[in-house]
Amino acid sequence: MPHNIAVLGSTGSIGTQTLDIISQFPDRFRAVVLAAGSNVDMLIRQATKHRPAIAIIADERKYSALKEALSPLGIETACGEQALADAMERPDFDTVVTATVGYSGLLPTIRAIKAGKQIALANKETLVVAGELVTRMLRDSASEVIPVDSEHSAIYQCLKGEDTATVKKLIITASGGPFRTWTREETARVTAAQALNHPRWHMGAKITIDSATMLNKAFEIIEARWLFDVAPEKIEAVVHPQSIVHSMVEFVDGAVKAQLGIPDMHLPIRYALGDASRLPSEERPLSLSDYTSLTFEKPDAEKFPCLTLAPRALTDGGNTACIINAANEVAVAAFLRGAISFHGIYDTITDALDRISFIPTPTLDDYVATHHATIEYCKRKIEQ
Ligand SMILES: NC(=O)C1=CN([C@@H]2O[C@H](COP(=O)(O)OP(=O)(O)OC[C@H]3O[C@@H](n4cnc5c(N)ncnc54)[C@H](OP(=O)(O)O)[C@@H]3O)[C@@H](O)[C@H]2O)C=CC1
Ligand SMILES: CC(=O)[C@@H](O)[C@H](O)COP(=O)(O)O
Ligand SMILES: [Mn+2]
Repeated sequence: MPHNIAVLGSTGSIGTQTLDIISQFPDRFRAVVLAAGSNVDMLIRQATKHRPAIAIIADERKYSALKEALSPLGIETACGEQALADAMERPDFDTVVTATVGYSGLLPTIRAIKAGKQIALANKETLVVAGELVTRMLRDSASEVIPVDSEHSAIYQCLKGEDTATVKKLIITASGGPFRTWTREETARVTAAQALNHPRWHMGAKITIDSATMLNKAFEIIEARWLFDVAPEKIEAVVHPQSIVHSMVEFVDGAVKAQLGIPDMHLPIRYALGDASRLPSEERPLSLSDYTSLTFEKPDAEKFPCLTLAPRALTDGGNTACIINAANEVAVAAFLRGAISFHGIYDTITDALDRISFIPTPTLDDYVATHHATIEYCKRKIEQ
């Protein structure tokens, strides 16, 4: 029996690579739910090829095109963010790949947890926004999360078979992004095109900008804190420009385990879809002799102040990281359209942290309200 899978964000970077894996193992995997934001043409092509039970488009303006194309094929269609979240309760799939971008991943993931689905988690923002709540819900659910984010997949692989009480430190590697060797003064004037030019990974625009500011690494520290239930002071980032060592775990006896591989997301996606098992790969293998050196350096929080937002979010707790995420979503979109500078991204986030009310023990409704209040505040501020 194939493993039935829902792919949320099927038209994106992780979503399309997930469908590659599903195509490579037709006896093992079947795409039952495909969901996208607004790229209706690609969603129609994907549904025509994969024949899911249902295809969902969040953008309601694109619904008639979707329905017209897929109804003759007997494929159910739906639209809107509510329909996408409701689909998480369908009984015809067991695993969901959460590959939408930003806050949009939170509510469908919560519904999937309530429905006891297996979760291949790419959408790190789910744990950034509401990590404490989501991990609490996971404890009372049949759901299990297998990380897709490359660093967290590496740590998950290193921890397999280990006693978590023996973990001394999680060491998350960072490429350093396109501006690793630039001065703070030089990064003041960077363009969106320069920031989108990631040296190692081909990813969606939002995470690529997060890598350039290194907020991606701050998010990954927060993600690791909740995924692995490790105290924040035991999680550190190290810059490794080659992106071959995907992360490491140091144990109390001094041993350090690492997972290595070429920078290609097919591996962590395949590992998560296969329930943490080793399925054969079609990518080129890692050949260490191709690399004259693998280097490591300390991250520079003066050059990349977004790195300071991880300790701030984890020390202050409550809705702090939710505010950071929402402000960043507005700021990244504004930077991409040329409305603010690269440094303006960090400034937008810290301004929102000063202005939006702190809630020490937020409920789900509080997170939702914080997200929308921050989005509104930052949009107004940038438009002024
Ligand atoms: N790309 C990578 O290598 C990695 C990504 N991640 C994480 O994975 C997630 C996805 O990243 P990535 O694939 O790069 O992003 P992309 O921008 O490439 O893709 C985003 C996907 O989400 C869909 N989408 C956007 N908004 C909504 C919405 N409101 N409702 C439903 N679907 C929506 C898009 O649809 P459409 O295009 O049709 O509008 C698209 O399918 C992010 O959280 C990112 O941090 C983590 C590690 C690595
Ligand atoms: C592929 C992946 O997991 C990304 O999150 C990647 O880590 C981004 O690169 P940075 O290390 O530059 O943030
Ligand atoms: Mn990552």
